[in-house]
This record gives sequence, C-alpha cells and structure tokens, in this order.
Amino acid sequence: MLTPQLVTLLSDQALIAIIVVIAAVLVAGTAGLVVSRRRRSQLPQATQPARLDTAEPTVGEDAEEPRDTPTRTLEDTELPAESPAATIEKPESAQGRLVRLRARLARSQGSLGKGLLALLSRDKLDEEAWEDIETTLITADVGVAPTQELVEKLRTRMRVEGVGGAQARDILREELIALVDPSLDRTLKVSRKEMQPAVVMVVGVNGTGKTTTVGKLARVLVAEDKHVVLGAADTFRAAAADQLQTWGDRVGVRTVRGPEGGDPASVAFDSVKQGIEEEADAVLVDTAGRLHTKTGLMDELGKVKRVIEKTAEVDEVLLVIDATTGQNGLTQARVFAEVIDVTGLVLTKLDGTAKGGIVIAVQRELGVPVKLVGLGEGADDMAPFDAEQFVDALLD
Ligand SMILES: Nc1nc2c(ncn2[C@@H]2O[C@H](COP(=O)(O)OP(=O)(O)OP(=O)(O)O)[C@@H](O)[C@H]2O)c(=O)[nH]1
Repeated sequence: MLTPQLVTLLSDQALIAIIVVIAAVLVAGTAGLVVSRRRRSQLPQATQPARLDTAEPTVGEDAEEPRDTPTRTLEDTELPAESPAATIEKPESAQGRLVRLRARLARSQGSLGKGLLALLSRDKLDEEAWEDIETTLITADVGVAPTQELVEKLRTRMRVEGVGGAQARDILREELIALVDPSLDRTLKVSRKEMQPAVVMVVGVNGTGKTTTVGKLARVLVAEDKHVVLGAADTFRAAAADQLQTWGDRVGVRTVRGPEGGDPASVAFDSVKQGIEEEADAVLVDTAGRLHTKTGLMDELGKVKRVIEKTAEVDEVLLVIDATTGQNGLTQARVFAEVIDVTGLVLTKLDGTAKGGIVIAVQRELGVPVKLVGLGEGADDMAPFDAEQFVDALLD
C-alpha cells in the first residue's frame, strides 16, 4: 500500500528525475547546435556555391521594375556652381621665354648649328667641305636658294677675312642672322583699337597645332593683362571646341562656340560681336583646316574673314605650320597664302625636329615673318620669334 509519505517521496523523486532528464536533453541539444555551427563556419566558402536563380527573362519582360517618373538626363542634372577664381592659372609672361626655351632649341637643332661650325672650323676648307656645308643646310630644310646664297657669302668672307675657329663662328652667326632677317616686323597686332578689339584669325592644316596656338597665345595676352575672347570656329571637329574652351577656362577667358558642324563664319561673327560687347582687347578665332580642295578652303576662310569684316577689321591672319613636316609644310603654306592674306607665321613643334632651317625657307617662300615658335606641348612653351636669339641657340 502506498502511504501518503511514500507518495510524496516518490513524486519528489519523480520530479527530480524529470528535471534531470529535461536538463540533460537541453545540454545535449545546445552542444549539438554549437558543433554543427562550428562545422558550418569551418567549411571553405568555395565549396558552398550560391544557389543560382536560373529563371531567365522572357520576351516582353522589362529588366527593371517599371517606374512612373522619367529617368533624368544629363542636361537635367544641375552641377554645383564652381568658383572660377579657384582654378585660374597665372601664365608666364612672354618676355624671356625664348631664353628659357633656348636649351630645347639648341638640343633639337644641334646638327645644324654645331655641324656647320665644325665644318667651317676645319683647317682646310676645300670643295668637299663646302659641299658638306651645303648638304647640312639643305638637310635642315633651309631651302636651295637661301643655302646657295649663304654658302657664297661665307666663302667670300672666309677668304677675305681669313679663317679661324673663333672668326668662323662670328661670321657664321652674322650671316645666319642676316638670312633669318632681323629687319622684319614681327610684332603681333593684338592691341585694342579705338573702338574695337584686335581680331586674330589662326589658320592652317589640321593637326599643325592651330588650337594649341590659339590657347597658348591667349595665355601670352592674359599674362599682359589683356582681355581676350576666343572663337571656336573649327566646327568640323567637336573636340576642337572643347579643347579650346579648356585652354580658355584655364586662364579665365570666354570661348564662344557654335553647334558641331555649324557655320564657322557665324561662330567667328558671334565671337567678334562678343569681343566688341565685352570691350575686349583681342578676339582670337580658331578655324578648321580640314579642307581638301583649294576652292573649298578659299570659300571657307574667305567667308569667315568677310563675315568678321562686317563688324571689325581682321588685324592678323596667323598661318600655323608644323616644322616637322618639311617640304609638305611649305606646300601647304603656299596654298594658304594664295587664298588668304597671311600676316604672320607660327612654326610649331620646332622642339621635335632638327630642321630649323624651315624658318628661313618659309619666310622666303611667303615673304611673311615668323612671329611665334612652338617649342613643346607645355602651356607656356611658345615664344615670340627673335632672329638673334634663334641663331644663338643654333650655335650654342
Ligand atoms: N612637341 C610639340 N607639340 C605641339 C606643339 N604645338 C602643338 N603640339 C601638339 O600637336 C598636336 C595637335 O595640336 P592641335 O592644336 O590639336 O592641332 P590643330 O591644328 O588645332 O588640329 P585640328 O583641331 O585637328 O585642326 C597636339 O598634340 C599638340 O599638343 C609644339 O610646339 N611642340
């Protein structure tokens, strides 16, 4: 028989037993979970390939959820106003630039200047030596007629004045300077007239460095505290206007542009109008040179000039020639000179050629002075041309 005490004792023991069993079950369960978690975390990721959803969109399904607001275009996006003053550069003044760039010129033209000097300083100047001098000059693109003229003068002076290393250098220097012609007026007409800005058109075959020249010239003028406006009349190549504007932005100069493929004459007109309104000192107009026929070129450049002249006089037409193109450059120069009155030449890339003689040849050919020379891709690597400094650099 179960007494009440026994019942109480039994139920206490049963209670304890139940608690022990529950505790054991709980402990075992927790341990199992920990172990399985550890195992999972120890498995290398690579062995757990993500499950791929292989359902592919079918025809008519949109790639993304339809939306009820239209996608914003680039034009709609407002850019934060930029403070122009923060990025404006202070260009180097043009004065003394040729002196800074002299070493570069000397390096590229070493074979011309030093080659001539070495030949002239020989103990015996025989026919062979004179022939070598002629070849050196022709190879440096001086041109046949100026070469013969120079050799003739050198021969006479060396005979009359006697030969010696130091004298040879002086004679050569004098005769080269005479050939480059220091008497030519190389001043750029870039000063404001009574009521109007000076207008400069920059022309030349594409790739010669026209846009770069306009940009560099703008810097020269800004360094002289001149107020400049740029005209991107090279509407042929979209990037040309961007390129020009970048040059302008760097020195805080406005660039007037038109639509891509638009009428260059109308952009030129607008830029001059802008220059007049802003009372600018100078308007520099970049033009396209990508014209294959002389008639096309004449039509375009002639029209640009005529349209500008409705409101202002064109003060300078600068023809840009790539010095590395040699005879080709001369041929191009001739064509341009036939279609427009060129007032000055810009010889670019003189740093990249040993043929500095092109300065002499092209001036002779066109009867127009070289006014500027490009001596590198740097923003201030363009200098006003000076006959004496140029020859000194050749003979350095
Ligand atoms: N080394 C050197 N490179 C130059 C000089 N001048 C211009 N260049 C380079 O020549 C290349 C052509 O210059 P651009 O100014 O684009 O020529 P462009 O005549 O305006 O050409 P288009 O716009 O295509 O008609 C650029 O890479 C310039 O950096 C120079 O004096 N020396």
